[in-house]
Amino acid sequence: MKIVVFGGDGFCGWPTSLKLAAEGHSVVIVDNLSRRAIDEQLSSGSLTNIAPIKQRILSAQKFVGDIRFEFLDICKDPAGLGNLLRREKPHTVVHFAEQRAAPYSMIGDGERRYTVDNNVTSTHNICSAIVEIDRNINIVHLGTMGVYGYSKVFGSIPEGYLNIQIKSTKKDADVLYLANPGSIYHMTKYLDQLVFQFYNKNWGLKITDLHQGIVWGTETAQTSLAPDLTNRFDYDGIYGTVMNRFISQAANGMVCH
Ligand SMILES: O=c1ccn([C@@H]2O[C@H](COP(=O)(O)OP(=O)(O)O[C@H]3O[C@H](CS(=O)(=O)O)[C@@H](O)[C@H](O)[C@H]3O)[C@@H](O)[C@H]2O)c(=O)[nH]1
Repeated sequence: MKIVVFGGDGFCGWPTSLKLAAEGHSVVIVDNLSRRAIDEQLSSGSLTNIAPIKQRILSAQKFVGDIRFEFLDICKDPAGLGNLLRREKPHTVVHFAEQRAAPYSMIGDGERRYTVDNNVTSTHNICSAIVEIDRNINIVHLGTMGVYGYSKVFGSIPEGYLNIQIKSTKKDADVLYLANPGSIYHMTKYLDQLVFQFYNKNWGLKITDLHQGIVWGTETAQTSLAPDLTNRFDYDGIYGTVMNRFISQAANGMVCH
């Protein structure tokens, strides 16, 4: 089937796109390459050598399957997004196209506004376009466990909704598990889920919103097929996840106190 992967040049998007193509799907990666630009802004590139996007795609077509690339900013260009969905007619879109570093989102005013504007508008633009174009397009989105914070007061996190009883009315209700985000980035994922809930309630959009634990690792069966397919590996203090930083420190014989 035809699958559009927004943010398909990123750490999760690239191996996901390759895996989907290896399984025989027709994949269109849509990315504004903002992550590569942030590498330059922070002078903190990937530890692995990641090939320029054109080279990546050529190599993916040669070794893996049907993958194309489209440069598009889904936040700033909703008309372009609409044209893309009309033209490609995807069965499913996978949405990774967000600023995803909690530390980056907390640097200062500019980074806070960029993270909120970019993440919430991008998510909303996708939903709004799908309402107009084809409500059968499935949306799959990756969030983060970080929206929930670390409080144990509300018990374990259920799949789907939390069933509660309202004290004043004694009536039962299904609500989203209570959010307690610890950063601006995590807050945007909470806002995303409200957008999704609304679009599902109002227009019946089919949305799978995953709040998973941190994804880590270096290779998949597809990224190791050729050097140009190598995935990024962030190990800096802003984009490097804790696990990646520990792996890098251990590999360098550094002791953590
Ligand atoms: O408006 C935007 C913002 C970003 N991007 C692109 O989206 C990709 C994001 O990739 P990344 O490497 O910065 O992020 P990644 O680690 O893949 O994060 C993804 O996977 C995370 C799961 S986890 O790793 O945190 O568990 C989710 O939470 C994030 O929201 C989701 O973007 C990049 O290519 C970037 O250029 C766009 O195309 N448009």
